[in-house]
Amino acid sequence: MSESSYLLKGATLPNGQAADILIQDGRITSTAPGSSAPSGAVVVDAAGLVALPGLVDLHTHLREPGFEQSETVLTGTRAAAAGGFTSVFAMANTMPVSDTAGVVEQVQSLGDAAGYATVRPIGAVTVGLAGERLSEIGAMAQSRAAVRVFSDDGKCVHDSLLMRRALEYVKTFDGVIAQHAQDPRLTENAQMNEGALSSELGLKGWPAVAEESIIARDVLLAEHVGARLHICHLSTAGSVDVVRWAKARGIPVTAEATPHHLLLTEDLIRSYDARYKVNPPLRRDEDVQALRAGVADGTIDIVATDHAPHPRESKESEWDAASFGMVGLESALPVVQTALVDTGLLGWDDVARVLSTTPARIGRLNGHTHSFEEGAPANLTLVDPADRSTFTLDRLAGKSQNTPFEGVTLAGRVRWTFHHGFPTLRDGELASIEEAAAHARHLAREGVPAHG
Ligand SMILES: NC(=O)N[C@@H](CC(=O)O)C(=O)O
Ligand SMILES: [Zn+2]
Ligand SMILES: [Zn+2]
Repeated sequence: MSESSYLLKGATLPNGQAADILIQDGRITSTAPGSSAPSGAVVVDAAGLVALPGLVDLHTHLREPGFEQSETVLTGTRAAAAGGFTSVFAMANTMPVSDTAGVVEQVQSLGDAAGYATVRPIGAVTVGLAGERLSEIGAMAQSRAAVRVFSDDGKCVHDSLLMRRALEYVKTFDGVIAQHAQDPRLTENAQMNEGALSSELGLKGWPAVAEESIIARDVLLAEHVGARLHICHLSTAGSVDVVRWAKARGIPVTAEATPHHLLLTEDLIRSYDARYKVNPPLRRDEDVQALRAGVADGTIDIVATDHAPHPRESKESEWDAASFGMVGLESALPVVQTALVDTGLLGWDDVARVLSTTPARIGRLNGHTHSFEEGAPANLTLVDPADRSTFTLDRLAGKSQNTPFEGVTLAGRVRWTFHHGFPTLRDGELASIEEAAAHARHLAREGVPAHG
């Protein structure tokens, strides 16, 4: 298949500059305004659209191997493309757990073959996520999947000595431990944020200190070891304070917030609708405001989706029995625009930072793939910031439909996504599975590195 050329006419770059973006042979060859289309190029009217570097999600659950009824690498990367993402980091809580070189290479291969996005597997910190023994971190790092991010996400690495050893290990190859900060003893059977509302609803509470105490311990361990620590899905005002303190001290910590924690509060749980059940739980409005302020002042480095697909059955049961988790890839950009851009907290250059360049840097993706420099791989997305629409289930491209945003009016819509010059999303329509697979074979023939 010969790759086409594209001219994206009249786009606005994150810094506000007007650009005609020319894509040839998978690369950006010019952004100069006034470019004319080379013969055969597809011209896209990008007037009014913001061009962002391809979005990078440091926290995605693709569910394969083992939970293919919820999501697969193929369906999850289709959801990614629909949401403007060109790279996703796949969490390790699969079955078997991604705790060996064999499993991470399998996930890598599935992503490489699908062609919708770059897939970077995350390795488990401990064998089977059991929190007892370190997994084969070195073998995963040296494998073809070249794992740099390790996480027991879904579970907290709560043993301090194991956490220390894990940090020491990843330090040797510039890896990072992504911690799911949840003290297990303080959250046994916990169902929602602990406070007046949990008492009123009769649901077991999940105190903020269960998250904050682990973060406090781990930033101190990271300082002691001198290794990189990343904190998953911050959800409380106190967590933002702890990370802010750690950064002021020079500790090498980074942090993420999810779109849902930036927009939704625990009040939704009055409905007892398990679509709002998530780990960590939705918190109070004060927490939402503190998280937004944390993203705005850089304490929180990135927004990551924590896309967590679950089948209908496991969300239709009563609250206590339902699964934790929400899908998030397709709604991430509109939620970020609604919560952070339209509120004046972030500009589009900041959005590019928190949803693309910084997650790429934390995960050690190839550094040249998320810019508009001439010659950079054409990984980018075009967003219509003027769109105001009700989020509907037909906007979900993955296998599961457990979104909390159905019926919510959100600002902004992803129209086009390009992965190495190939339009995985074309004016809102996903490329076919066959076309994406052909693109994947083309990349393999060209020797485009999987980590790019
Ligand atoms: N976020 C969730 O509520 N669930 C995640 C696990 C996790 O991210 O902790 C899942 O794997 O379903
Ligand atoms: Zn988690
Ligand atoms: Zn997660």
